[in-house]
Amino acid sequence: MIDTTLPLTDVHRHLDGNIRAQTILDLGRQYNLTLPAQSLETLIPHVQVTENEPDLVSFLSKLDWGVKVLASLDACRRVAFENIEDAARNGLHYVELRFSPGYMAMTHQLPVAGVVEAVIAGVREGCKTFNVEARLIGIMSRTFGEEACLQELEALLAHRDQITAVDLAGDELGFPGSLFLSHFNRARDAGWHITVHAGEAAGPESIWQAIRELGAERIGHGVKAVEDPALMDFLAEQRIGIESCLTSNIQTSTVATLAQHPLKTFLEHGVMASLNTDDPAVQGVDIIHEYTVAASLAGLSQAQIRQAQINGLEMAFLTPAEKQALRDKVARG
Ligand SMILES: O=c1[nH]cnc2c1ncn2[C@@H]1O[C@H](CO)[C@@H](O)[C@H]1O
Ligand SMILES: [Zn+2]
Repeated sequence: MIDTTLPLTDVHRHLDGNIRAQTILDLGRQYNLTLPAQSLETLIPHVQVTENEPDLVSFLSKLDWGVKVLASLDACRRVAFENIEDAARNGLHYVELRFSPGYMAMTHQLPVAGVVEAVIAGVREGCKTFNVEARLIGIMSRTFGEEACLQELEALLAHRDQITAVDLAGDELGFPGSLFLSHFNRARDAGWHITVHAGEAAGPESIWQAIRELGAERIGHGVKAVEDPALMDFLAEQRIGIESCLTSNIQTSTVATLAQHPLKTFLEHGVMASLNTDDPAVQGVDIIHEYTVAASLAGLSQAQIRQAQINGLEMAFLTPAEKQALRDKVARG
């Protein structure tokens, strides 16, 4: 259950993994694009995971239609705005939306910095309209290599004050974190927070690498940490936040069943782990499902679910005063 007296957060949510199927249809029509299906019902299997995928890379291909319809900067602004509307509808008080500007720009060769600007504009407008608090995390999509990531970094740096953190996402096995040392040196110099997808497809060494070499303060997924007792102790002692995404981990075949998911073990071990969605529209779930269905199937007690909710705000890339302001706002009702 969600504790309605506490802020509800989602700190691991891909804006470009949360493009509504209806919007894909609308944009396809608006820009005269050929889609794999013409109705919502027949489009769903192309843009949503309907049964678990064999691995991460197969799962990730389900995000492709969402970005293929981004034929203009206005389309980017629209999906950013709708992301905040979706967050508000799900009762989220605070979201950290992450997006890969190069991935969004790729199909229609949009200017990458222009995409960053359009996302910022859509999110800002959404926050005003729907009374949601949001921060933006820039993603470098490792799947497209070091050079493409450098382009994303430059585009994000052009709007550095509106970006809170950077992340590395995509094909973790094919493109290890060691390829991106210089990217993260520059990101840290820019004063950004750092979170990295690690220990999802690769093992605990990938998490150590993200922390020690890339400067990660938080880890996306981090499921494989459970295989390394020294790492578990380190995560707990250093208060490195683990952004858990239960349903996502099942759909990518990272974890076989929710009952085997390590989130419960993380919480028992005092690791600061939280519940998040990942790619809600692609997964066909939202944060309410993660709290009310997935968390109990993963064996979390009511107290652990509440702890995960507290951790979500605790690990947020906000100042202590900003966190307190959110707690006060929600407590006032
Ligand atoms: O669960 C995930 N693991 C790793 N990378 C992901 C996941 N979901 C989305 N992306 C990646 O994030 C970028 C878009 O925001 C894309 O690179 C997409 O492949
Ligand atoms: Zn993710």
